Amino acid sequence: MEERGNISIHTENIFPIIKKFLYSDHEIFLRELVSNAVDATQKVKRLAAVGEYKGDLGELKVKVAVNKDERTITISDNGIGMTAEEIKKYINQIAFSGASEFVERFKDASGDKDQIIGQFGLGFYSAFMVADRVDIVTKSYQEGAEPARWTCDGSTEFSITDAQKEERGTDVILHIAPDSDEFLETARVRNILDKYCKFLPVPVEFEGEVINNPNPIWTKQPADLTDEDYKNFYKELYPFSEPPLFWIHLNVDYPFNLTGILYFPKIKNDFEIQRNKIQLYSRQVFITDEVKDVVPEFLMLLHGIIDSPDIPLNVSRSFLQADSSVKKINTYITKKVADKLNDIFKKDRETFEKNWNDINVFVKYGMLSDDKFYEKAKDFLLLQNTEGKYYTIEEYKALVQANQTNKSEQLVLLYTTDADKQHAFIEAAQSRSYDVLKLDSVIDSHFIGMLEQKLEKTTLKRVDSETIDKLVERDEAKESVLNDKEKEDLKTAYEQAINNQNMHVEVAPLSPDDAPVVITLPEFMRRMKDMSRTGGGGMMFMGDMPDTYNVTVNANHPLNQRVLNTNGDDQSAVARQAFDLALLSQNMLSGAALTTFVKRSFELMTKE
Ligand SMILES: Nc1ncnc2c1ncn2[C@@H]1O[C@H](COP(=O)(O)OP(=O)(O)OP(=O)(O)O)[C@@H](O)[C@H]1O
Repeated sequence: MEERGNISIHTENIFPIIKKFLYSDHEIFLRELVSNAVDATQKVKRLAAVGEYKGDLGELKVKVAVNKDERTITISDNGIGMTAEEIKKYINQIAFSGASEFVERFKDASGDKDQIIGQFGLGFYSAFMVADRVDIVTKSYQEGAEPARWTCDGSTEFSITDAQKEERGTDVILHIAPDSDEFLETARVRNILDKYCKFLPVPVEFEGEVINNPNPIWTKQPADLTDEDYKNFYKELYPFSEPPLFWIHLNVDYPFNLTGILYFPKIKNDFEIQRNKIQLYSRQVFITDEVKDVVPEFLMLLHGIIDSPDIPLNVSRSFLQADSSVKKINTYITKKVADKLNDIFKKDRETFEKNWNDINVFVKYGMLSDDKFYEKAKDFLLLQNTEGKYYTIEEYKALVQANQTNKSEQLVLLYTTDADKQHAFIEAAQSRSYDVLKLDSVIDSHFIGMLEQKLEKTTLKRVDSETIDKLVERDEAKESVLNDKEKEDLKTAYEQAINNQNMHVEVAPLSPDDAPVVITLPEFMRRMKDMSRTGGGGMMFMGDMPDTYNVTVNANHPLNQRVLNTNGDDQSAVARQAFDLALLSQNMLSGAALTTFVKRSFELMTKE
């Protein structure tokens, strides 16, 4: 038998167009052909299961072989095979019409062209991206079927002839084109197989070795798996990472089909947050590690695998975002993650607290970016105070309510971003039995703003943003031992001694036990500057402004009596000394200022 024919498609010579389109992603031909081979073996298995195929199934597998001398790559399977008629139907019509449809749809697309490439399975036709001739030698599973050979050089002409083939199945032989020599290198082929075929459900053999794990754990039932299984799989995926904190096994059939495992990685530091660590599969075929539109943004910090045949891969990004199953998948994953965290929190709070440092960024990020997640997470979000104790929001409110409600009925939550630097202020707060929270991760400046918005009648203040009396303002007015004239003199004395426009001096009656001079950076100013630094809120110009501090001089401190009672240089030296000590307690004194301070200290000590 020899038959020649023309493949009826609308566009003549689609090959050069496709080749151009898929320029950067030629390697996917192997994914497509190996997937077809896997499909063929699964089909014959199904036929056997329903009694349609009565022969011996044998050991179902796919083989990939490179012959450098003959310049071929052969993909063989012992699957369902094809008759000559089926070749005409499936290859000539379906495969080629799929390819021409692709060209029709995307030849004018400009913007998102690159994004669809690599995700769009061109199927069998993708072979012509690397081959200038393709042969198919195949024998159908059907009893008495004659083997057939199909040959085509990528043009619209093909030929079908008789062939020799004993075993059921299909060999696809690619005659590699001169510009695709790289695919004749076994290392390159192994690499591609490793990337796309690692978890295909049927053994794939290359150079005498099975290169895949056909039964990855996400396809199994959670009840059949141990913690070790999950940890080992993580190691298989990310050989160089530290063990994960915990994981979630995703498994849903309706209204969409999705399986997978998401891991919470151990984050070493805030700067090492890694994205693109979730791999997207479709029926165990690797598709991409760009899951941006499938997984909510904040969950991109997780690692692992999602396998869903319901994610449309042949559409553009913007379409994907609007796709209803993608939206449902998003919601489902968010809910599962929140439920899992809640579960650990409820069942094992100790573990939850132990891991809080690693997961807090991720939980806060989620709360900031997704209202639904916020609603769930607000019950297990933990706040840590300077003593290292953890509280939920409700627990914390109950703890501080009595002592930290101000005269306008606002609950004031105090926090520190650096317990070491702000030690003097923390100590002052503790002396009033105030509690201080530690909010020191990169995300906390945004998180603080969100808490204020969500929690009613609640303000957050950094512990060094005001003098202790003003942090939680009460009605009781403090008596000052100085009269107005003395206060004015004291203010002038300090202003002259400090001599810096960015230091706003003010005299206030604090307790005699409080420090004589306190330097604070107002909460509002600091937040504006933080925002401009992180690029939000249109406050860019503020980033360049110098910090403006409030210098509060304690009218009731005995040292300030002494400042008032001295004159000239002596007065200036004592005031400056008190101011420098305030700077020093906040780690703000350095360089020449520090040297001057040390010299002055010795002089003052010598004088006494
Ligand atoms: N190794 C094979 N064994 C048996 N049939 C095959 C084989 N490869 C391809 N086919 C047949 O050719 C058809 C067309 O293949 P092609 O890869 O172009 O499209 P597809 O697999 O249907 O879809 P996709 O675009 O997702 O790959 C297949 O549906 C299948 O019937």
